[in-house]
Amino acid sequence: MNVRELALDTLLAIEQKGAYSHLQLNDAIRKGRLDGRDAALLTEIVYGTVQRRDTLDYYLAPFLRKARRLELWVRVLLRLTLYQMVYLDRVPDRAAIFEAVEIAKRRGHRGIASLVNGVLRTIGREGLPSLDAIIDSEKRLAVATSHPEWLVRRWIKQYGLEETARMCETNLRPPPSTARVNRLRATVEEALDRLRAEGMEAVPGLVAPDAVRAAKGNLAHTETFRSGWLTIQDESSMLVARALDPSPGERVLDCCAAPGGKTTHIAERMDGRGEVVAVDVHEHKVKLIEQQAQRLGLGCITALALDSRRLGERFAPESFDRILVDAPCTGFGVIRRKPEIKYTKGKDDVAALIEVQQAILRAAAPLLKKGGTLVYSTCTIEREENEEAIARFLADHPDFSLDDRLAERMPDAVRPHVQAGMLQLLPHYFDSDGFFIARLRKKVQ
Ligand SMILES: C[S@@+](CC[C@H](N)C(=O)[O-])C[C@H]1O[C@@H](n2cnc3c(N)ncnc32)[C@H](O)[C@@H]1O
Repeated sequence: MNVRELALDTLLAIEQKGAYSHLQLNDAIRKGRLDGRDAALLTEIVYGTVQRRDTLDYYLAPFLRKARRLELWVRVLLRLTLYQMVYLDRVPDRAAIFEAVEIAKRRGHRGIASLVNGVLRTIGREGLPSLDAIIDSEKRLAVATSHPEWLVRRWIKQYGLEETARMCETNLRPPPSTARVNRLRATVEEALDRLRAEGMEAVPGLVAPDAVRAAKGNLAHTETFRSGWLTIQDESSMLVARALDPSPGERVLDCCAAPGGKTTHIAERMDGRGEVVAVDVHEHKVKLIEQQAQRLGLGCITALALDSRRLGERFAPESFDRILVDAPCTGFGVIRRKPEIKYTKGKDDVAALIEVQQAILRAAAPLLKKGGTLVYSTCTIEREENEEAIARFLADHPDFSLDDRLAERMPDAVRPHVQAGMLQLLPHYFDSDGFFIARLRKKVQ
């Protein structure tokens, strides 16, 4: 099957079955047995088309006025072809249109092929409609950066127009390829030397001291990764274990642990000594934690499947020195990695998730020793799931307070963003995931 046809099927699965783009893409690359170049083109077309979906629909709309009920596959074919015409310089327009027409002939009939041909050639001739025709500036930003209008308006209320615009634009760019160095095995310098010896162009991270960044290529495909020197992780995410700051010999609970990125980081920072109990509600995901622990040679991790809203049934009160709640969330800080979530997650998801987040925090709180540290983190930028979640928890738990020592644990560049024991990173600050971290302390008395 050719790359465009695979792209069409992948995009249809994302749209119709609500599949995650990265999982669907991995599947397509495996099934299509694509080589590096084709896999890269498929990835670019699929991610790009999902990322720019609403902008592409805006561009297509004037040319589709006369088309009666358009089947979804035809619309998706038009989107992915227009994506190549507008955003991929290396693909000549006529080649992209030719491929689209051939697919339309195979999947549909001559009428559809001629519609596809007509629409795309007319756009090629007449050019794209101007976004300036949208008078309302908030709506224009939503269409120009392909984010739902409700979300853009909501972010503007939270962060203002300028920050929102920068964030939306950053969300359109591919995320950097980063990994955390396993400090039990190597230093950052040693890992960089080994990566370079393997032919990877890698440099130190921008913010997290344990991070490496690859200019090109996939760090997970290196021998350095396979031999347990690296864990694929975003730089914002690497700040969480630093905020928790565990010591060797302690007992630590990670309440929402799969696939184990932060669990293994915590264990590394404990020099592999003590115990990290890693809990996740999904049995199949618990296996991923075990695999990571094994790959990294970390024997101090105990992984188990459990709904963390019921932690009290399993663990004794005050039995942990430190607790991490890396809560399930809307994930609006990682739109670059999972672009489809900007269309699929809605206000109802926020409302449902904040109840789960509070229930997990409520269940975890009694298990922490007096004087112990609890870190709450999310990969979202929604205040309701972040600052407001902490305010709500603190109102119900007077034995906890925000711990302003968070700032001391953060790298210099991040410190100005810490306020009263809380940190909100937006994706454009350091070209890393949007992330929230709060550090709380359980009072001794
Ligand atoms: C943000 S992800 C965790 C990422 C992980 N900490 C890491 O760094 O690799 C949230 C996790 O919470 C889990 N989860 C959702 N609801 C849960 C619950 N009620 N109890 C325990 N885990 C839950 C999900 O399965 C998901 O793996």
